[in-house]
Amino acid sequence: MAPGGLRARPSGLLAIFRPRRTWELDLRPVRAAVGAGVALSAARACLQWIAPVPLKLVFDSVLGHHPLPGVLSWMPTAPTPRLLVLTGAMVVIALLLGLTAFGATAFLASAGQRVVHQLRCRLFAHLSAQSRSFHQRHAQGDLLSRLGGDVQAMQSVVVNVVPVVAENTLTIGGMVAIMLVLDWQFSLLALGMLPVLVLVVRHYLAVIREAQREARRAEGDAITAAQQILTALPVVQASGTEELEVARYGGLAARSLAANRRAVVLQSRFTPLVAVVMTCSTALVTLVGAREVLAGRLTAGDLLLFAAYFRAMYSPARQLAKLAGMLGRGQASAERVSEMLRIHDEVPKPLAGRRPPAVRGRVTFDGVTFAHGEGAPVLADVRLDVEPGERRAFVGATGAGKSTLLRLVPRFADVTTGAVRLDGTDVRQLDLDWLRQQIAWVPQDLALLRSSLWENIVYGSRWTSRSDAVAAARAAGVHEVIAALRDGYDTDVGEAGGRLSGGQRQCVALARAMAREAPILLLDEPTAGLDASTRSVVGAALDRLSEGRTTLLVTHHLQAVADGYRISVLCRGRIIEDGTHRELVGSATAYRQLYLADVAHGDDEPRAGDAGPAQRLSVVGQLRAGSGG
Ligand SMILES: Nc1ncnc2c1ncn2[C@@H]1O[C@H](COP(=O)(O)OP(=O)(O)OP(=O)(O)O)[C@@H](O)[C@H]1O
Repeated sequence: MAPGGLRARPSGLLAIFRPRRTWELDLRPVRAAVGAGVALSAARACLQWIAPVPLKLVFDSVLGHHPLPGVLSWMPTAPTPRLLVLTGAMVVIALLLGLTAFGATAFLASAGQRVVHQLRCRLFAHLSAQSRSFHQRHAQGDLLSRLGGDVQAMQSVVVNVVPVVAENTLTIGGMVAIMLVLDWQFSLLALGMLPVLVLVVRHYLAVIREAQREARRAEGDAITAAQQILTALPVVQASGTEELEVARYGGLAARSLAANRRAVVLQSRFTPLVAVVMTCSTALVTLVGAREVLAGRLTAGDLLLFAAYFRAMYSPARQLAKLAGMLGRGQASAERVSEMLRIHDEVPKPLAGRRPPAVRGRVTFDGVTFAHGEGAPVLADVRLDVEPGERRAFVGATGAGKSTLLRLVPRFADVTTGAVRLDGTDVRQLDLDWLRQQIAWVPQDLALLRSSLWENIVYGSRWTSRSDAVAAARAAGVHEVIAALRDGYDTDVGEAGGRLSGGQRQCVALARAMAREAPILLLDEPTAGLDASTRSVVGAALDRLSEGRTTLLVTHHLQAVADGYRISVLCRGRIIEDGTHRELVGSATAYRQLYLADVAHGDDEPRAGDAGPAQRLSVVGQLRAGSGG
């Protein structure tokens, strides 16, 4: 997945100083908490600056004989009371340091959690808004791993690393300034190793991030494979390829393990390296500083102050070294989340989409051509008017473009050229939510939500109660099928409705379509794969459901639409024949062939002289009569 079009990202430490741009974090809702956290961090920085001063004064003006600075002339002159004041100050400063540390961390960490939580919700909303073609291109497992593991990794950084950085930036800045004022030459020497440290930190953060990037990619691939294997488990088990799939998953998981181990090895090299650089610096400061004290150019207290500042300055580097793995993983994850957020493959919503007060239900395909991306057209110049309340069936060979044509009506995809119109208005000018409210969609195999059966029936409708669901099922004529289930309407349908049979799922889909009370009905092979008796129940339900509604039905079962439907025959994306069964079966070549093939291979036993349209009509009629619809 190439991060095409992503703008260049700042690398290393810079990346966490520019969280809004790089990490897609919106800090506006947490301005107050961030402000409080930064203010407390600033207070803590000031306290850090003065924390070593009492000890310096003890050395210089209690143990030694240097006079106190003018601002401290109020202090007792006797050594013991002065010592008490100075040690008391040490304790008070330590307490205040603790309090400000607690406050700053609490504010910044909770702001971080909230911001990342919002990012997670935004990412989910973004993914939900993407078109079907986006979801066909991206593996679900990979998307889930971005939504779960990657956002979690970002949260760890924002909660653990950002407060450390925020707190120490001010501390270091102030300390460098104070050191330079006290003795700039010595300060430059003491800080001489700082660039080396920055280079080491940058280098290691970059390589650790690269290793983490690979680890996150491998984890995404492993989750994708697991999800695909579990989804297709019946096929895998039936094919006896479990071991093969387990090995495939193991290989991907091992790739993730190897990348993670590489990151850990890098991390474990990095921490001691930082310690070595720091020890060298400390040795240098002690060496030069002690010589300065001996030469009388610095007091012992000054050296102590320098040493304390020096230690305080290097502590963020030490902490970051410890957090480098987390930071690298967070950065790699932020890139993956950002990559998703920058893809915009949503069905475009008009700014002020129209919401007509009433719908008649005329659906017009006005010179519709459609191609998937840059591919060859799947539909070519389709022209068709479906009158309000009309029943229209689309038939044709596999891959002719029937389902695609249906999908253009609720704008699951948009036409390449031409227009789909509802009551004369281009569907792209209508409010998208309003448009979809006008349509009940019954796909071939509806994936149900994991909840009770009745909740699935009222899902997406204006009805909310169990009794509403029962009423809808009764109206659709599928109540008996549902009531016959052991738990009836309270049946837990299982993952994607997997605990129901195909026919039962289809009955739920039809009851749901009934509950939606939409004027337009789109049915994509609603009777495919059903046995003759279930098909008759579903067929009867379809008759009730399509009563008074504009109905567009895709089917391979031509006998079921011979009565009551106008029929369009699609071939390679074009409507080649159009009319009623009676009109077509006598004259139209393609339809006649399809019809005869259906009769010959259908579930219904072919009868002598079956090719006659009148006879077939009566067979369909008998079928329906038998269903009691
Ligand atoms: N996401 C996609 N990307 C590229 N091509 C696609 C995509 N989805 C479908 N197609 C192609 O579009 C063509 C029309 O598919 P469609 O599902 O509309 O056919 P159909 O007539 O409904 O077939 P069937 O009767 O088998 O369901 C097919 O050739 C199919 O391979």
